[in-house]
Amino acid sequence: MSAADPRPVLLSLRGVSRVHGSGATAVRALRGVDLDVRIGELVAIMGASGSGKSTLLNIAGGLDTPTEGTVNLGRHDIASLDQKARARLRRRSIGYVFQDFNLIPALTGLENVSLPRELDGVPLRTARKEARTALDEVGMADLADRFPDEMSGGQRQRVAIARAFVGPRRLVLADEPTGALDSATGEDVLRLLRARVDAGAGGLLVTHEARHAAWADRTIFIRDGVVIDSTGELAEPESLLSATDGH
Ligand SMILES: Nc1ncnc2c1ncn2[C@@H]1O[C@H](COP(=O)(O)OP(=O)(O)OP(=O)(O)O)[C@@H](O)[C@H]1O
Repeated sequence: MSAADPRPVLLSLRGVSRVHGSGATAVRALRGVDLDVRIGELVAIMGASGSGKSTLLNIAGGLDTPTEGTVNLGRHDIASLDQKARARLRRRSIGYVFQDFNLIPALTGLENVSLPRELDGVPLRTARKEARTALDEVGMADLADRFPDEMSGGQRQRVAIARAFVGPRRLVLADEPTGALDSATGEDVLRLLRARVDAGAGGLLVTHEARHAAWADRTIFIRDGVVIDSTGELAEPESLLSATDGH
């Protein structure tokens, strides 16, 4: 992404490092990561198992905090917020889509999507209205009253995407969101993700598949906790997906 890109920066990581554990067993999962995600931008993250992708996503989403460095979401410095304020910011601004959907089985599709807004104190009627709009956007309005176990995998993932985008959320973090889906359904999910980002959000997509990364504006490769921005051409991207040299 060139410095001249006029789109506002939504998420900004500067000098982010994360050490898991301490002493002899300490693992440096991230080392000095700088990353910007702009409004309207979907950035794919690729790298071998254990390279630090999930740690990066968790830190970007305020689920984990860096050992060093800063994480800004809009005008908020996420790491400097106390736990309560961080949880509120997460609920209001950040949507997650996981490989295993993480829907609550005892709630209908509509209730699953509405819940985060209700937890945020939005009146029930408004929350349900927002949930219907979000379900409609992913083509799930007709199945809103079904429970997750009455839906196919692809339908469940659509509900999970609606939940990730309900209300005013601006950042979506997707960790292998197509992992449990067949390839056509997986492409549908990525198309929805792309459409929502284009409509004014920012996104990070962890994926192992280059054809999924092709939905993103750019792909960053991570190896042993170090990000290699691939804005320039990478000669051998495949080599970056093979084994890391461990820790
Ligand atoms: N809570 C933790 N405690 C100790 N080490 C951890 C913890 N979480 C992650 N690690 C280590 O940090 C490194 C990065 O892990 P991370 O889960 O971020 O990698 P990843 O690229 O997402 O891997 P995968 O593709 O297998 O999910 C690994 O060496 C991992 O073992």
